[in-house]
Amino acid sequence: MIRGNILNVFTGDIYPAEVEVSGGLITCVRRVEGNFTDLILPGFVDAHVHIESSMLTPSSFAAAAIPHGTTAVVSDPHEIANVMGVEGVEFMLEDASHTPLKFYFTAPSCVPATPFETSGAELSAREIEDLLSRDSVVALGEMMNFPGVISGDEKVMEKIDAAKKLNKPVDGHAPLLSGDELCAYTGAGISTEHECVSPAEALEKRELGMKIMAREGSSARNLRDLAAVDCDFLVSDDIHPADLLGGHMDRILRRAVEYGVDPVKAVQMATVNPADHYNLNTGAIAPGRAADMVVVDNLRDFNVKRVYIDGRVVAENGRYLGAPKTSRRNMNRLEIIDFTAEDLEVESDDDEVTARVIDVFDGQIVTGELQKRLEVNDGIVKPDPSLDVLKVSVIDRYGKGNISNGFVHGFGLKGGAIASTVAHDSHNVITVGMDSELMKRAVDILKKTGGGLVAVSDDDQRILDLPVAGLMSDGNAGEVASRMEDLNDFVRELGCTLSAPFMTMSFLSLLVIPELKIGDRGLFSVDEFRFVDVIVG
Ligand SMILES: Nc1ncnc2[nH]cnc12
Ligand SMILES: [Mn+2]
Repeated sequence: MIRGNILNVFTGDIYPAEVEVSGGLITCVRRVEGNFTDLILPGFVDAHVHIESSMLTPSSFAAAAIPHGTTAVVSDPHEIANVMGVEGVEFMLEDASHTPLKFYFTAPSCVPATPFETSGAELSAREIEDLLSRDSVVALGEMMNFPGVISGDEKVMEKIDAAKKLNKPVDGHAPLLSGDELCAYTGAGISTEHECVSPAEALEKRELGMKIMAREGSSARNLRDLAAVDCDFLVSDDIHPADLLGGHMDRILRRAVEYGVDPVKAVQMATVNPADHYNLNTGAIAPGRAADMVVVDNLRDFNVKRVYIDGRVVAENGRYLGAPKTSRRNMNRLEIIDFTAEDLEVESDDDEVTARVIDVFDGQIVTGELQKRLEVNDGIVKPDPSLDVLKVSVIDRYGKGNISNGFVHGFGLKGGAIASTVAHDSHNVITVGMDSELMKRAVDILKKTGGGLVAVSDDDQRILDLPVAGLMSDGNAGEVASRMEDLNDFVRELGCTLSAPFMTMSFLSLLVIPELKIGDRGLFSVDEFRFVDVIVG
């Protein structure tokens, strides 16, 4: 029997009650007389998160998230699916089973995200249908191929139909899509959106019946801009280990209230709304629902005092009571061809060129397009530190030998180079720097170690190993966070001005997020959905 002031997410009322629990389920909730201080909320649900983006395995992610009141997540494992295929998804399901946190997965719908990139695997409609038929798979994952939906592409519609047949919702991903095209997209049965960056975009999508996920993660922070819109869920999408250690759904709730969202509404967005949308037996303190609950001090600070999952205490005053266990699997796919520093250069016979430059914005995963005049020395187009225009290259990691080169603005690096095998969503190797020799050295380190994040200067280096598919560490959140901090400090000494440089760099190759991106096969205009030349004149 658990007693306290409960928040009823159906009526919005708060009143003293006792909650009777048996066999992990709530069996009865009774109003009682009592003068309680504790406020009991339903367990928090992160309705859209890519666990791999935390660089932690599911069980290590859970150990860090549960003390913050997170009792369930809906996770799209398309990151590891792009590298390892169904074997990767099976690893996530298996590792997640070693923890009380309730992992509900979605079947990755776009592996690869587009036909314009090289991934390590391709998920067929049949494999997707097989995944969708499992109880722990609650929806079809974000349908990023929005041009394919709008054009009625047969393979795309086959995947959506498979979800409809199993009566499971389809998650969306259609940044900036609007008007008749948005009608075609929502009309195909796609019901959620986490990519909104403005109130107008969220409002238009709500008007067409989409459920809006207000996103507050490590790379994209849209909650402040969307707080005035009546959104439906609160999500992280991608969260780095240091941020996760400092807070998860508790921090997103704190910020939602700080930005003006009604506290009860905010709690509904992190509990009953996603639970009912994905048909999860949690999300409310009511008979028949799982006894997943969080005890907090108030609806402003959301300091988590105790967490219950299936009626068992799993965290107390910020400490996880379980034993974090990771199923260590040497699982990877990293076949980088031998290449030279010259292979990372953009060539021209002119003395000066106008180049298309990717423009990055701190705290966003959308990018812009700039056009900059760059000098040519000995036939090589040179980056320009005075304009903060650096080089960027993507090298495929699946043995195809593709290398594409371009320019990027906004990293601030004055020297050195950074490289990573985390580069959404195909996770080819991406590197940014002023000098192709240093960029090559950074990539060669990853080639040797099996993948991760690395930063090099003329005479020093820092690395974070990610042995699980080049995406995840087998360490815990504290270990990964401190290596990440060390790496970020080193990159800041090289002049970088971004708050999460590796997260920002990892989105430069996501060819389904506007505006200008770069994959292993070239520079890509998302608006025109086609490759474009680096040199425009
Ligand atoms: N927001 C996002 N959309 C598509 N793929 C992603 N991978 C990580 N975050 C993503
Ligand atoms: Mn997305």
